[in-house]
Amino acid sequence: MSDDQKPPPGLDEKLSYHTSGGLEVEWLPPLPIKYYTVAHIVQNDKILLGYKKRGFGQGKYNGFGGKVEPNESSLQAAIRELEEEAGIKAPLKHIGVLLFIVNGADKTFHIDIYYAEEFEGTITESDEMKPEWFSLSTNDKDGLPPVPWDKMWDTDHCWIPLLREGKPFRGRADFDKGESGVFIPRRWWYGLLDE
Ligand SMILES: COc1nc(N)nc2c1ncn2[C@H]1C[C@H](O)[C@@H](COP(=O)(O)OP(=O)(O)OP(=O)(O)O)O1
Repeated sequence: MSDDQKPPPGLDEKLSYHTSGGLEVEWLPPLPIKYYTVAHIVQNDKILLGYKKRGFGQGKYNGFGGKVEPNESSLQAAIRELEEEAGIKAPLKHIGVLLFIVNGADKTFHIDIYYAEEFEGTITESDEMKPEWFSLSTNDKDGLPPVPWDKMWDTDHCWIPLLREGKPFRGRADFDKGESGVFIPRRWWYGLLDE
């Protein structure tokens, strides 16, 4: 197996190489893990994302999620955050894990990634997120805008398409933080979970 195909430190399951980048730099050293969630509604060719109005990742589009609180499971946190941030309930399925490390930070984000094809309730803007539908297709027939990759976390394009295909994955993305506070991808690796 060539170096680029080898899973990075922290990903211990049996994985088949999917994509990677930034191979010329070393992985960042391990840091204590904090647990987070992010959840998406995916219906055929469309995906519900939220514009983050405040806090970490402000100004980016992302799924709905946040910290796993003490005394709740990751799934409970994902369901709670989806309801708090978008006003809806959904039968979320776990599909991925992303380890996210920022150079100079004090923790590794362990992000459990969930998706659902259905939801209940009325999609509602919250003080944290403005929900919007986007098209995952290059040939959209509903008049939806395309997924705004340039306003999302770098490397999201590596795994968002896997949600539509229902393919479980694991990944790691190390970032540097530029002087202006911009997050710059440093090294990343994504693999498909062997079933
Ligand atoms: C590449 O890195 C990331 N990609 C994606 N797609 N999402 C990421 C990445 N790094 C962090 N996130 C997500 C994980 C969480 O959903 C949020 C961060 O959580 P937040 O700080 O908003 O947590 P809350 O509990 O909602 O915060 P409050 O205390 O403000 O309520 O970003």
